[in-house]
Amino acid sequence: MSNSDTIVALATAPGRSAIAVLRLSGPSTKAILDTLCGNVPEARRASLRRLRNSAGELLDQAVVLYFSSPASFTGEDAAEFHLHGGQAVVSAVLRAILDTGLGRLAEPGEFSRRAFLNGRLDLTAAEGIADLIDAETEAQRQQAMRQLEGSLSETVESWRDRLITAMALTEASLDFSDEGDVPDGLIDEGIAISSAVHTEIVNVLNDGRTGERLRTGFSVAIVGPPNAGKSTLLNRIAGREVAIVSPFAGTTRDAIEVRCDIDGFPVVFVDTAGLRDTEDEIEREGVKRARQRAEAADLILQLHAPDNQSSQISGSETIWPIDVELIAVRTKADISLFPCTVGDANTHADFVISAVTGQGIDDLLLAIKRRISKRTIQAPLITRERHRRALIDTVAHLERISETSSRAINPEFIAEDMRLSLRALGQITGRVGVEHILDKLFSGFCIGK
Ligand SMILES: Nc1nc2c(ncn2[C@@H]2O[C@H](COP(=O)(O)OP(=O)(O)OP(=O)(O)O)[C@@H](O)[C@H]2O)c(=O)[nH]1
Ligand SMILES: [K+]
Ligand SMILES: [Mg+2]
Repeated sequence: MSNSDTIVALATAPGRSAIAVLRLSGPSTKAILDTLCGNVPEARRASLRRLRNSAGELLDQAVVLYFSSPASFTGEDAAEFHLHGGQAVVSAVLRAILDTGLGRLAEPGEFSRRAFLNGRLDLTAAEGIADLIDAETEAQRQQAMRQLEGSLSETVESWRDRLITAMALTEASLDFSDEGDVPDGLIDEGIAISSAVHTEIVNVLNDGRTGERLRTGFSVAIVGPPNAGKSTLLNRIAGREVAIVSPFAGTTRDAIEVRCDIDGFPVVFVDTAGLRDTEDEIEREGVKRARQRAEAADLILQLHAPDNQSSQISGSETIWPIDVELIAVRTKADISLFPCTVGDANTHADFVISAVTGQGIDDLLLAIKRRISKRTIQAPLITRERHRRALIDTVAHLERISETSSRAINPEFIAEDMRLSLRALGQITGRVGVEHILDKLFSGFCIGK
């Protein structure tokens, strides 16, 4: 893969559509335009052209856009063909471009990679574009847009600026020390700056991983004894028959996931096997998985069906780790003989629902949405594990500075840790040492992006 090649790819989804966009970038862009259109359209102006192959056959009438370097997405000479979106049209034009021998098919993410290498985007903006394209819900779109607009990179850059100042002060004090006259104030000021940055980064790291969860979806585990109505509730929320429902206890074995958009928030509901002691080996494995999924969830819906012999809840309560968020739900309100009110001490129910009549379901979903949106009040800055790891590295070096300075160790060590913290921080935007992450990052993009 060479960065001096001219690359081409379909930028729109494959298949039949009104318009399909073929994208082109690289030094041979003008030559390819000239071959297909008969001339090079004026830059940045939509121009209607007849496209022909080298044999002179008419392939399509298309709107063609030419972008002259460096004023393009990639920073290179680039073009877009807005074709009629038939599969045969796209193939014919693509073939004509490749037949010129001047271009090749792009790798996944190669346009964005070139934009990064040419300084048109930093890594966080490139990730923002990828997330924007993957966004399925409104909250995901907003988060991707914030990142594309620079929320993370601006914060990281301001930390970098301050750490550069801190390092300059520390190094200045080292220079002075050669002359035997060390103004203590300089290094102290440097350490004070780095310790303030340290505190700010730790605060940002303490975000409950909300940004990562917003990207992948918050998980809500539906748990409870067999026949509590877990699968029926999942089907009701999904609006289709995802899970098997039956009057036999122990129907569900595997965890079943459904992705939903709950008023703009991405939520993955997980239906699980009914929790009980059992001799059945397969069911026991299901119960084990159910517990694992519940413990890893952001929120647990603990379901229990009414006991029509008494107003007390039936079955033994499952004990979950203290820090797990839980909503207690009493099901089958339509057949309950004993009325149950929300918050009733005998029934421990936060919500009373019927998945058959729909009673209480909207209120339950609203409560789930509120729990999630409460976590996202502070727009999170970290959206990927990659960011988190770089910040943890940065903090590790900054921590050493405060330890070193409290033990009055050689200021050269302090300057070195400041340098290392800057390196770690610079990985987020891609300012330093990122060659090793580029392949991994951009290969996750789709072709044509
Ligand atoms: N009347 C009424 N019946 C319900 C309701 N929810 C579930 N049921 C019935 O209760 C039985 C068990 O429902 P499931 O959804 O399979 O229960 P489950 O908790 O998934 O059961 P397991 O997978 O075996 O643990 C089925 O016969 C359902 O039709 C409800 O709200 N009202
Ligand atoms: K069942
Ligand atoms: Mg079930």
